Amino acid sequence: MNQAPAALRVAGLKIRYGRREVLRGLELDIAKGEIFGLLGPNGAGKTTLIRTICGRITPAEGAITIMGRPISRQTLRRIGLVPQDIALYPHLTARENLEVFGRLSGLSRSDTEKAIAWASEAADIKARLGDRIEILSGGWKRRVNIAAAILHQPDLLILDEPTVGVDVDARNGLHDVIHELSNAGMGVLLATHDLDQAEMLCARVGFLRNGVIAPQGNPRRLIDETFKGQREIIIELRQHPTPHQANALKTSGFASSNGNLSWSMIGRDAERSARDLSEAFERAGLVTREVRFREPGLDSLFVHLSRDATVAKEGSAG
Ligand SMILES: Nc1ncnc2c1ncn2[C@@H]1O[C@H](COP(=O)(O)OP(=O)(O)OP(=O)(O)O)[C@@H](O)[C@H]1O
Repeated sequence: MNQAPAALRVAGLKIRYGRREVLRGLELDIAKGEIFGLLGPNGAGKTTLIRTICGRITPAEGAITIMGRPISRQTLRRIGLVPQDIALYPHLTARENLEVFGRLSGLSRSDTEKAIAWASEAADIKARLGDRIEILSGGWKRRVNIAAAILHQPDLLILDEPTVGVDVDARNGLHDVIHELSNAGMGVLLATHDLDQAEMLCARVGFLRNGVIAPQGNPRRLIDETFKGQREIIIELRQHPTPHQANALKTSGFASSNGNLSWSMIGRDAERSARDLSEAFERAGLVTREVRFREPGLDSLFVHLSRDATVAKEGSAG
């Protein structure tokens, strides 16, 4: 049987910084044309993983292949990286930037021209090619950065937080661009903290925590398997709770986000009526701004898994 090789395959990857093992036997496959969302708390090792895939860190153990071939100078050329920080020359125009990147990646002048025509169409920046980077908005800069990363038509595109600092319209435009690139056959590794984005764009997501990516799967399926139809209650507070109140909320099973102003819980207790809860909160001296129920989303799963990781870490420290 002639099965297409994965755009990216990572097997048994271990990375250590000194005596500390940050990645502990990590497994990840991304098919051609697939968008995979890499999620995880800060410091979990996303940057380490991306740097290793790009050949900048040598693994202690494990194997990485791009389109079935191990990492080498040739295979690294099959990767396009869009870093989190905009990496463009501000005083040059978008076109001049792309010319520089094309020549740096070894393309001849005429191939660079063809590559710019293709990439600027794919990233939808043709109208802005003549503008200097310094006058472009965050969204347009990000698009030019994507165009620079895909000039050589890579098999694997890595996007590190592509919509940070980008307004809502521009974010939607970037989503269209990422979709188009996956439709054109690129495997996409999307590292993001934007869980709505991951839910919208990714056929599969994975949570990097404790050195491995687990669980991995279709976002909807992961949510359904974890919460089994239970609803989530969200309580927004008007003021930050005192440490004592915050502890009481945690003990009752609530988890916080938004700097302790938003508290949520999933489970049987969440089925108590919103009014009961609201009154119980107010008796505890907490003024609620809003109490609402909803279906759990990827953000709920993220909170749930991050709490598990914290508990595991606290457990292993003791
Ligand atoms: N060169 C290094 N030497 C020692 N420790 C490091 C080094 N680089 C990263 N670390 C540690 O390894 C862990 C993973 O770091 P990494 O930057 O990969 O995380 P991350 O998930 O990308 O975080 P963020 O999302 O905050 O950028 C962190 O605890 C970090 O402090």
